[in-house]
Amino acid sequence: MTAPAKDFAAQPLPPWRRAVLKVGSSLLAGFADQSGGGLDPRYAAGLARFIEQARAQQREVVLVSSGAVAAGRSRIDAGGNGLVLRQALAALGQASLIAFWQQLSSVPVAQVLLTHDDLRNRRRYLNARASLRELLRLGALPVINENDTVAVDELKLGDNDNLAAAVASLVDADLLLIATDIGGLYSGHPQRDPGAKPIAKVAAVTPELLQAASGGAGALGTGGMRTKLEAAAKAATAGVATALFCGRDAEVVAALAGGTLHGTLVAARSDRLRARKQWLRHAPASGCLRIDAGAAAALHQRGASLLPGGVVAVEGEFRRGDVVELRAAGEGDEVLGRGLVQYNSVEVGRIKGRHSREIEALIGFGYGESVVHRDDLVLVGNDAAPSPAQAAADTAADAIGASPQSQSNEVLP
Ligand SMILES: Nc1ncnc2c1ncn2[C@@H]1O[C@H](COP(=O)(O)OP(=O)(O)O)[C@@H](O)[C@H]1O
Ligand SMILES: N[C@@H](CCC(=O)OP(=O)(O)O)C(=O)O
Repeated sequence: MTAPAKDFAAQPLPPWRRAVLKVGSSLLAGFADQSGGGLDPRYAAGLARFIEQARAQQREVVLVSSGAVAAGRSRIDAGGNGLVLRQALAALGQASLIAFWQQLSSVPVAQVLLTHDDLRNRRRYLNARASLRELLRLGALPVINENDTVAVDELKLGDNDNLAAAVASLVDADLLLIATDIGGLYSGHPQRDPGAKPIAKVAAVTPELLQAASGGAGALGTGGMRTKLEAAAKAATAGVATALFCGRDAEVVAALAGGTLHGTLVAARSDRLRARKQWLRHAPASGCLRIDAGAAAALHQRGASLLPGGVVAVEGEFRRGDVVELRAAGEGDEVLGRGLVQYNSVEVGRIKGRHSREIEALIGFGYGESVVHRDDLVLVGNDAAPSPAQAAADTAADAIGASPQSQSNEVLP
């Protein structure tokens, strides 16, 4: 039994430009009137339409989809629910899950299988981030699931909700959307507690709320509302708001594209940019890049990434993913900015002053055209006020609800 989504009054979705949409098994399979099992598009089609509408609004969506185990069950008739069996079923069903989303999508879908471990390991984290960014740039729809055959803990916990929160951070999303089979968060288990009340707004995820959401999952889902709230708490810390809504209600899904949420909104604890900016501002730097005046102007005025052509000299030893300072070429010690570097110090030494298209020929591989991507960059100005060009870009970004960083580089006071 699904509690009515109409319990939740309309509220505005926070402005967003890039979102992670998590779709649970409860929306894809196991319906009472379903014959033959397998994945059923009755609700997924509406969610796929939402993704298309978002794309038409110049927004980007990364999909985190459960459903591999459910799809596997329809291929081999195996009873039971043991962990190893579910891992095998996930392997049997994953290809069908991707084919299912491909049938509903007008753009190419890309399978990305991750574990929490991949996101904890710094090299794999950076590689996953670069691949996902590239997929979005290419206009593809990344469809992420846990790599269940190796992710024992994750499968045990049914943790695609938490994976979605981690992915939201990974891809610098502005919003986490969690579609499930219930209208949103209730003060008690909606099917067991007749007095359970809808909770439309959550300013902070408290132990009391987690307790209220601990009543267990539906028939197919594994995490229940608790893992959704845990995910929302993680996203909030990273500066990302979470919307929980009923993906079974066509009107609720249709309203989302117009910026209206009927469901639960968990607020971000701080602005995403501020959280990131503060971190970059204070993280210890491992080295320094001396950049030429053209590069400094491009960073300040156009919000550009730092390309190898603008790097004049490399100081110190650093690894890919370390924080480096950016200083003007020459003797001055003024720090122009700080950012996460895409290549290690030896590699930057080889590609400095050269065109991005030469990177692979020079070092044998490439992690992308930039040495410091603009999403990973904060500028430090003598003058805290943004340049006129930056102010104009920020205003434009505000007008479409985008993060300023996606349009221009952040200047630190
Ligand atoms: N406080 C609560 N508010 C809303 N739903 C709850 C609550 N406590 C438990 N639930 C259960 O969580 C279910 C959604 O989680 P789950 O079955 O894991 O879905 P999914 O497959 O979408 O991840 C709901 O259908 C409901 O039965
Ligand atoms: N990775 C598993 C899903 C695990 C999971 O979190 O499920 P759900 O609670 O339905 O989001 C699968 O694809 O079946």
